Amino acid sequence: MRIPRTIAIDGQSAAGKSTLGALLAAELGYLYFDTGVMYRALALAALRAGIDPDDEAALTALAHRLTIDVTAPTVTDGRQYTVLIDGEDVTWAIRDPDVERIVSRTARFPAVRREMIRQQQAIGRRGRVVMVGRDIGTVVMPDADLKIYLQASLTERARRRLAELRSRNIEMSLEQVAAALAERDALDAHVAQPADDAIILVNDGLTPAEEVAWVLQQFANGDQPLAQEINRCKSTP
Ligand SMILES: Nc1ncnc2c1ncn2[C@@H]1O[C@H](COP(=O)(O)OP(=O)(O)OP(=O)(O)O)[C@@H](O)[C@H]1O
Ligand SMILES: Nc1ccn([C@H]2C[C@H](O)[C@@H](COP(=O)(O)O)O2)c(=O)n1
Repeated sequence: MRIPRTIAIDGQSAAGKSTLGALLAAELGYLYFDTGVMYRALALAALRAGIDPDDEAALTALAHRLTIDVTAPTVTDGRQYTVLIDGEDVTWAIRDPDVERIVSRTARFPAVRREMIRQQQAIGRRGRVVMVGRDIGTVVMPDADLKIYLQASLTERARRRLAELRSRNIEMSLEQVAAALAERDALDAHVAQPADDAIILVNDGLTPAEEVAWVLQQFANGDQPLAQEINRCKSTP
């Protein structure tokens, strides 16, 4: 297999999808796109507008009129990208606990998903993209050249999320974080299933760098050293 032009990474919350996706995209010179950001931005906008997280019609109308931009980082504060809602920087606000609490509810409606998926597919059609989420390999990019389904144990994911929250001065116990992730897993289960042709990567005990090396090896082509293939890929528009 040669270097894929479209890569889908799906998996549960805090499995490490965004980390792996961003590293892979940087390695290949591809666009990195985290679709969870769009659902988080919608949930934040709904909170601010006082929209009921169970009001499908209002959420769908909001999804149609909201302008969500995801750009390269505009501030050096550890962000992987900058997220704008109607021009306002909400990169960190979309990860606040209030958004965490409702995003699975607002993301579950078919009419909301249709609009989100429409926008995501437009990005996927450009190619040279690493797209991250729950349903990328099954719905958004079912023809993706490479599909990875990332898994980690609940305990490991809770440890990772706790460290992430503490780095933002948000204090929670490991038990609270694990319970919130388990609840999120249950709510997301209807969309977060691996594609039949996805490669499953369980990353407990793996560093992000080890994950990247493993993925790159999945598409190493015997007749050319991998580094040559990656350089060719970076120079190919
Ligand atoms: N292989 C790994 N080993 C240890 N920590 C990791 C690993 N991969 C990611 N992390 C850390 O775990 C946390 C969650 O990672 P990341 O945001 O990539 O997960 P995610 O699956 O995209 O989560 P979400 O779906 O909630 O956005 C981050 O703090 C990240 O630095
Ligand atoms: N393609 C996607 C991406 C995300 N979601 C949901 C799942 C979560 O509840 C929420 C936030 O995602 P995260 O940032 O944690 O990856 O959005 C989805 O339904 N489909």
